[in-house]
Amino acid sequence: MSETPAAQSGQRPRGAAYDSVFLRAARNEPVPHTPVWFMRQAGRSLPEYLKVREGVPMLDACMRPDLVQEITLQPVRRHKVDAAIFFSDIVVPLKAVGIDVEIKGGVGPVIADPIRTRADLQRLRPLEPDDMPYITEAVGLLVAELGATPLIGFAGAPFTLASYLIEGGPSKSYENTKAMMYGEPELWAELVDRLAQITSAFLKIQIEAGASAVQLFDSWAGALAPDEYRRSVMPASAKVFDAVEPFGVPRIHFGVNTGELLGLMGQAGADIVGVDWRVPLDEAANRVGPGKGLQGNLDPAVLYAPTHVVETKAREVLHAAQALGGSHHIFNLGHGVMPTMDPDALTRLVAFVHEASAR
Ligand SMILES: Cc1c2[nH]c(c1CCC(=O)O)Cc1[nH]c(c(CCC(=O)O)c1C)Cc1[nH]c(c(CCC(=O)O)c1C)Cc1[nH]c(c(CCC(=O)O)c1C)C2
Repeated sequence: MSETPAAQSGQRPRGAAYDSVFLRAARNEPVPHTPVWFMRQAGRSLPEYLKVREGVPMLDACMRPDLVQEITLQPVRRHKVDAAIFFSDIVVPLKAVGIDVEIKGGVGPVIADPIRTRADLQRLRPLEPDDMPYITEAVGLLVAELGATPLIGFAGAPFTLASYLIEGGPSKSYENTKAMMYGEPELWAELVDRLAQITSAFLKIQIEAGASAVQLFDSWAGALAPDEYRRSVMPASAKVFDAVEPFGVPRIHFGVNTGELLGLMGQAGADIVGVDWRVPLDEAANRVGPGKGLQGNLDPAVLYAPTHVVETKAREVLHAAQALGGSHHIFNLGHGVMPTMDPDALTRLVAFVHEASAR
């Protein structure tokens, strides 16, 4: 993929969102309050989402800029979050390179022919800049409409994508994935290398179209021991972070159950490390080390408790984040919004975080 002039010079024009609270916090500049957004803030918890998705398969929706624009904006309008996250899915770039993948309701991504052999690897061609005109168009429309609200682009990390490609769908134990990683390390290395290219290209497409931060989801990396992560996964994820580094946008790295991996996930090249609810943020700061921001980490299930409990728990998160000196924290849940969550509880939480962190 050829470098753009912006990437070559290491500079991007400063968009309208440059001085937003979210991007200032991401750069560790002083902010008037802690910014907040939610992973999976768009989606089935919102009645307006269910309405526009009626009769449209998930991956078809991801390829329609008008729907992507509307769905991405819905939680921004409703909750007044400090950032939008692009509505798409981690498997969209796999579909763009020709993998037969579908998102089944109530299940998740399902791959028709899993990738398990060297011959299968040939089906995973590089992602070219022009493969996703619908993404470029949707990001462009969104950034224009969002104005001073930043748009977070995202992609799946090589390990998490590999787990879907090898298992053929969601998994709890990742046995086929680990069998390849342990038993055929050369084939594994080639697979995650190809995925690093695809993921880097997907992120670059979003950044070049105007996304002003990116999040790499290695949602399932917590299934790995630290040594295995360091040896078999971190090099491919580091390639992705290196590939987008010249654009100068904040890079967030997130996974679930990654308490033992937080230091390595930072070292892979992230500016901000996402933390689930299992490790308090002050302890996470020790594990990640100085110079990086943290994102998180309210247990999503807390949102099912009464408002005063949500507020007490949110205050605990804000308090633990003070170990970072105040600015370098982005409030989020420890994982995604659940489909059965009360959207009003999320709206109240945004207002509460803004108020309780005002300085
Ligand atoms: C960031 C993002 C993702 N998916 C979607 C978004 C859009 C942002 C948003 O909704 O706010 C839409 C997005 N993607 C999907 C949905 C639900 C489908 C629908 O509404 O019909 C939505 C709204 C489908 C999907 N796609 C995936 C799953 C998980 C399956 C499993 O448990 O293994 C599911 C259920 C794969 C996937 N997709 C994603 C991840 C990483 C985030 C995470 O850890 O939650 C993962 C693991 C990322």
